[in-house]
Amino acid sequence: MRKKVIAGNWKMNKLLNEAEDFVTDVKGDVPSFDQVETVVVAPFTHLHPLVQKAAGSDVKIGAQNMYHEDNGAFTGEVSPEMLKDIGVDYVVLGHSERRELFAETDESVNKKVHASFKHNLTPIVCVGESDEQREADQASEVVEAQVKKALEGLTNEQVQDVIIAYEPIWAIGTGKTATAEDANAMCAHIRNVVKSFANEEAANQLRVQYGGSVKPANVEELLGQSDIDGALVGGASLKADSFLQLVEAGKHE
Ligand SMILES: O=C(CO)COP(=O)(O)O
Repeated sequence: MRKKVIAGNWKMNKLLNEAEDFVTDVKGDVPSFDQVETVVVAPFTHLHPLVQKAAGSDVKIGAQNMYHEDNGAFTGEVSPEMLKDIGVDYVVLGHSERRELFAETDESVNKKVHASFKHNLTPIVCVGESDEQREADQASEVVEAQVKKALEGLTNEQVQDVIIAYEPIWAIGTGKTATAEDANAMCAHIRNVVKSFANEEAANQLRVQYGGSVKPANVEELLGQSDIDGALVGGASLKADSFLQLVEAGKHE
């Protein structure tokens, strides 16, 4: 059975003291890492203090982006080596907000995925179709192309450690969630796409999260589906009690 990954993507929210208080509040109550992987995905300025706050607990810390080079003349960028150096374990790549607002492409996501493995960071690769693409019946092919390009050139050993987050753009921050059946069908499709270029074992181990208006009221139904291995959560991850309910739902014995 694949272990669930519940990741709270705070986006550009919380000041440092609020972020630290959050980790202090939740860290004693999150289930053990063997039961569910709990990740707080925070703004760059908060990462180092949060790694220190979370030390010795089952909370892991993730970044929301990075550049693919190790170092150099790239003003304003943060490297995978810098993230690893301060104790970050996960990195979200290709979030739709970055694709839409900051010109992130499938090619840049692919470079970042390779860079994440070079520095032993677990990539959470976001894919998902827009409302127009879904209306035009293009959702499956859009997601297929994003997955193939993002994972291009990875070994089977790397593929099995990838986390893909299926986040339909129309469900992000809108209160509209994909039905559990539709979300599961797309997550299963993603696994089949992975099987077209990686071996069966790698494709079966890779985790596929769902994201888009996940909250305590719908998380159990979503996580109960055969191919949904976790959730990438925005709004409902900002409050400690709601976040704890989400991670609790991801637990397996
Ligand atoms: O974009 C998301 C997580 O990365 C989803 O955000 P919401 O949970 O606020 O819809």
